Amino acid sequence: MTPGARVAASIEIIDDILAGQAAEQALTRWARNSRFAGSKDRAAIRDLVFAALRTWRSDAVLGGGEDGRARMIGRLRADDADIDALFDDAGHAPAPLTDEERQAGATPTEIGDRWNLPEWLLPQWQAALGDDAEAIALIAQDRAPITLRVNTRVCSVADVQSALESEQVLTEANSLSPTALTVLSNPRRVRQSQAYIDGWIEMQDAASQAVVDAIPDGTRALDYCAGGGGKALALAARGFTVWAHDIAPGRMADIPDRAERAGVQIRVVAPDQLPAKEKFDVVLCDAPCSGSGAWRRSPEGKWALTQQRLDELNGIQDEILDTAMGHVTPEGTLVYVTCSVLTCENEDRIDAFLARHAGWTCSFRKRWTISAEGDGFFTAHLTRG
Ligand SMILES: C[S@@+](CC[C@H](N)C(=O)[O-])C[C@H]1O[C@@H](n2cnc3c(N)ncnc32)[C@H](O)[C@@H]1O
Repeated sequence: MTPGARVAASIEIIDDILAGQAAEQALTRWARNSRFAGSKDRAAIRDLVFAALRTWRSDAVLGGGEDGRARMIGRLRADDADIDALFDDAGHAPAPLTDEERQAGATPTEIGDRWNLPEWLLPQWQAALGDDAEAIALIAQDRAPITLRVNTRVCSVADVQSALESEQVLTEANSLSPTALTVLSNPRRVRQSQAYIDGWIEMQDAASQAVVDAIPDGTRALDYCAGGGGKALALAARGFTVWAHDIAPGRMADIPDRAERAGVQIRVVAPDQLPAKEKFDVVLCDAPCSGSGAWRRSPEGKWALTQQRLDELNGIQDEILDTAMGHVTPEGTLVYVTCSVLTCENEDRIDAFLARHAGWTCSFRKRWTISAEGDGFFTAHLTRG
């Protein structure tokens, strides 16, 4: 496909999203109906659509309209691209810009447009991030870094770097975690690499790794909200005997294969298989959240979030902590984690927990801000006494 045809495809997909389809669904539907598109075309179109979702508000202002075509014009203007070369009607490229389109569009000036955040969320974003609010909102419009976790049980960081380099995947150390490597070239080759096949690496955000690094040593760990098992695997790599649990057991379906590849054992338990009396040195609650620290990866999330949903999430976060605390040994640690930067999901939840449960204290809390190296995360360690 020509670059112009890729832009035309992105316009069609954005219009489907505006009509109510989820981005993944719209991309899959387009790919099914467009067998002529190769993997590079699909990847380029996906990148364009996700970039448009990250800068949804500013692109509409720059492009002078709300539909897919105007947004893509806005996106390309933001990138200083040669729009006339792409909108030239050749092959499957979009039709040339009309005089009206050339005159439409303006530089975004409203805060919400420049920061690409929903208007209702701005006060909370500013309250949580203070003087850094603008800088972090702007970083959150970039692509997220692609980061690996080295399975240091089976190899060293240097082993991984040279193995990947021999397959043209260059990496560099990531300062957020000693096990983290940022991928600098050919990220799409990582999953086919021998290092990946042999269980030397996993894809995992660097701040997500740092959250696990911060957990005190222990023997037995329960990952209470295990999902796909990213943190359960990192705990197992640290030497913990890990139990993985999730309210939706189907989400844990890949854990056995991932664990086998990494050479670790993880016991996967559905909610009705977790005995109430079972105790652990560490109970990790990687709670469902707005995902505001990871909106670069799932930009649709920021436009779907509402105050009502945030309130619901706060209730779920409290409930999870209150239930999971029963599984912590007397000297153990209840670890709370979100990939959010919002105070109502982080510090406020910990303060509310401490107010509800006399005898518990917070021994550690830390927020990782959204950066070029990793996503935004928060963690707090709760202990008795
Ligand atoms: C942020 S995701 C976990 C991501 C995972 N820990 C990782 O690192 O890959 C949150 C998970 O919490 C689960 N969850 C939601 N409510 C829950 C509850 N009440 N009890 C346990 N798990 C819950 C969801 O099904 C979801 O898989």
